[in-house]
Amino acid sequence: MTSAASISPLPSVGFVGWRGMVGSVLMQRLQDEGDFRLFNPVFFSTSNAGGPAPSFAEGAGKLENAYDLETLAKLPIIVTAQGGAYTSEVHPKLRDAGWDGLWIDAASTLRMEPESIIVLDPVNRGVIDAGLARGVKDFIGGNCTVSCMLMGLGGLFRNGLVEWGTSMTYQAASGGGARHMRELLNQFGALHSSVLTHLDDPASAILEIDRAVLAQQRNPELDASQFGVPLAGSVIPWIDADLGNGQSREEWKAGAETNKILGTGNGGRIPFDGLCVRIGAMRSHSQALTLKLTEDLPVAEIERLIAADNEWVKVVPNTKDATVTELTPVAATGSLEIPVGRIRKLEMGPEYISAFTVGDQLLWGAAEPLRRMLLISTGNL
Ligand SMILES: NC(=O)C1=CN([C@@H]2O[C@H](COP(=O)(O)OP(=O)(O)OC[C@H]3O[C@@H](n4cnc5c(N)ncnc54)[C@H](OP(=O)(O)O)[C@@H]3O)[C@@H](O)[C@H]2O)C=CC1
Ligand SMILES: N[C@@H](CC(=O)OP(=O)(O)O)C(=O)O
Repeated sequence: MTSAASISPLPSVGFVGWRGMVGSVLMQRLQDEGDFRLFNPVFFSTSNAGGPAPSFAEGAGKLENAYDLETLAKLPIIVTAQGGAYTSEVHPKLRDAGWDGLWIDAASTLRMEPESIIVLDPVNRGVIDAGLARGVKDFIGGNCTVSCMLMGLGGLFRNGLVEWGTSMTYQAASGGGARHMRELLNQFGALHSSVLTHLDDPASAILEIDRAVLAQQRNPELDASQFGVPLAGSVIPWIDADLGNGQSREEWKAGAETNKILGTGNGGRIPFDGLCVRIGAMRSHSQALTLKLTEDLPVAEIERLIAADNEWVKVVPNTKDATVTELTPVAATGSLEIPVGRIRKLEMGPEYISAFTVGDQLLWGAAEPLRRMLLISTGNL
């Protein structure tokens, strides 16, 4: 049996939040890549301490109590996808008690702390390595939209070619969590059921179908408890908290986190802002970008720089056929590939370009940067 106290040449790694949506994707990636051979996993639970640890990690024993500071403090590395409330409750207590292990976290709570690093190693490996060397202990996954955008457009940002940018997002239901995904599907189902007989009759009037759908969307009985308003057949142009200045917290993160990941510092800050919109996709976020470049580059050179930045980005030719088949949430979901397309010069001038990118927000948007940070911190990447 492996427990926090057992002796082994491999580092022990505590996993909290492993059965949630982000945690499950992380566990799947660790299994797919055979990473569990690299450390001794110790699984924690906030709800089932003493229960059996997951069967995919051989001999992992029983679940430890995720609030037991003594057990947590024995571990050199803790990876959590449990959520911000857990981080706020446990992280300060562990640090106050003198724990100096590595904390790798999916939640946004610690992202903008001066002593934390937002991890996205294909983009900021240098920042991560320098942080490890100077003793930084908190490594936090970035906002899903920001991480997916930088994985796609890193080639322009990292070459100092972006003067400013704006993103208009199309964010999937999964960004809200598992219950939001279920609610979206139930809403689609309720809308469909309300017009089933009309749909079966090819002669039925489309405006009558439309009226019935709208009546169902406005029906107070339609379950919209997660999103607050219907999402199926609609969009919600506000994500996360209202900052009171007209901006949503999700929109604020775009500028704040992009610059922190890139390590632009005060002098080199890249203005980055836009509108964040929830749409009825399942788990891949899309975004339309307008970038003002620092110079007038040919489109072919822009595409080359984007494609050369990392092994996951894929430039999609700016044609109708390629776009509709390769540049959608349906095409991107379940893959680490980040397609980027619709790259063209805009009428505003030769330095203004458009781009559209899509990414699985549970992979590069959440689990994958954490998995890779765990490998980096254990000397395996
Ligand atoms: N959702 C997203 O797209 C993204 C989320 N994040 C961050 O990751 C963190 C976790 O998010 P997410 O994975 O969506 O959270 P979930 O709600 O899916 O899971 C969080 C915890 O809820 C508990 N839980 C209770 N009931 C269930 C159930 N039926 N099935 C599974 N788990 C259950 C589990 O804890 P226990 O086992 O202890 O009971 C689990 O670890 C948040 O901080 C979020 O901000 C970051 C990027 C993207
Ligand atoms: N806010 C994101 C999901 C998320 O969890 O983001 P963050 O990790 O920044 O709180 C969305 O709704 O799509």
